[in-house]
Amino acid sequence: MPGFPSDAAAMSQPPKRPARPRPKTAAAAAQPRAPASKGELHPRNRHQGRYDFPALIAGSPELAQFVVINPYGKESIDFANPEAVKVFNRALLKQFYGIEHWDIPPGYLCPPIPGRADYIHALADLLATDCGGEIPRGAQVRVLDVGSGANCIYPLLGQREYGWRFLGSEIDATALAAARTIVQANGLQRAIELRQQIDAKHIFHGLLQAEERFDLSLCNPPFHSSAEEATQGSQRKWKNLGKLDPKRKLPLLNFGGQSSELWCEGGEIAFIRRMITESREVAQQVLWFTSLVSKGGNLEQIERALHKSGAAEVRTVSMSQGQKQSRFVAWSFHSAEQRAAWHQRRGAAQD
Ligand SMILES: C[S@@+](CC[C@H](N)C(=O)[O-])C[C@H]1O[C@@H](n2cnc3c(N)ncnc32)[C@H](O)[C@@H]1O
Repeated sequence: MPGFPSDAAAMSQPPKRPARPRPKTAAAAAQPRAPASKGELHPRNRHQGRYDFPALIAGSPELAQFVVINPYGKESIDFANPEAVKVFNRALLKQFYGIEHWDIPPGYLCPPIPGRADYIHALADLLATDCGGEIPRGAQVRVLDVGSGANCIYPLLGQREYGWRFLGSEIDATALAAARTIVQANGLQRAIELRQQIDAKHIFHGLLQAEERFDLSLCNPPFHSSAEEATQGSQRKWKNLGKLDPKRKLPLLNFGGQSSELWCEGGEIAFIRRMITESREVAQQVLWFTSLVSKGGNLEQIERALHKSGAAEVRTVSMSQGQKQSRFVAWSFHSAEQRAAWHQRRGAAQD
């Protein structure tokens, strides 16, 4: 949803370069110091450094009304304002990815683009490990996005960065309709297909046709275990954000229409465990299964489940976007030789 706090918190930090020494002027001394960045974006991520607001506004004039000067004296937007975050995302997608039309219904998850792009680039690296270091590109590479949301962000970024063809699954009919509108408005119907998962208890089961093959599956799972936990977690994050500016008003939170985006019974552990179990059913149809794990503390249990699953290979990949540390797990039921052969077959079919 727009300005979802954890996403917004991440969004307010990642584009910053590591803190540079400040000139010792009186004005500089009066300004709070920007927090030092803990990590860097992926080297191919287009969002290195600070956002260039004049350039963004030149491409998307509607952004101008939302630009504010933050407590560090820099141009920014109010990440507590859902409309501002939405318009900002629209401007980024237009400037960096040539996405001309992008909108989400009120209350739906508004993704921090740099962090989402990092997962896509790290996935490209994962595929490259089976292809002698070369990233497989083009529409022959097929990717499944589990829970593509109303924003359709991963298919948009993956298609624009690497030309991959996507199938996005979704249980929420409103989200699905919004994502379809984005795809159609940008003329991406051949590159991005969206399909409803009718049974919310299932992930792959009942979704795929027997003849379909995917090089990758990716997922940003609903991570809370109840609507209350989602609300509390969000309020805590907003309060932390609020520390930057005590006068900032916190947004009203309403999980009514889109709660499935943020929580599911058992939280992300249950969701990912179900994904692992069901992945065995479609083990021969998907080369690499992957999922983000939002809570580092959940990793041990998830890795244990993966090692029991019979997967031929299990990996955990760390990513960091500014202050935010994230990670994904990846597993494959194919050996390294089988994966290399899979890519060779696809390459031969392409020639
Ligand atoms: C955290 S949101 C991620 C949305 C988007 N991919 C993003 O990263 O911004 C999780 C999404 O998964 C969807 N979802 C939940 N259970 C699902 C299931 N069993 N199959 C497919 N999608 C599901 C939710 O409706 C929601 O849109």
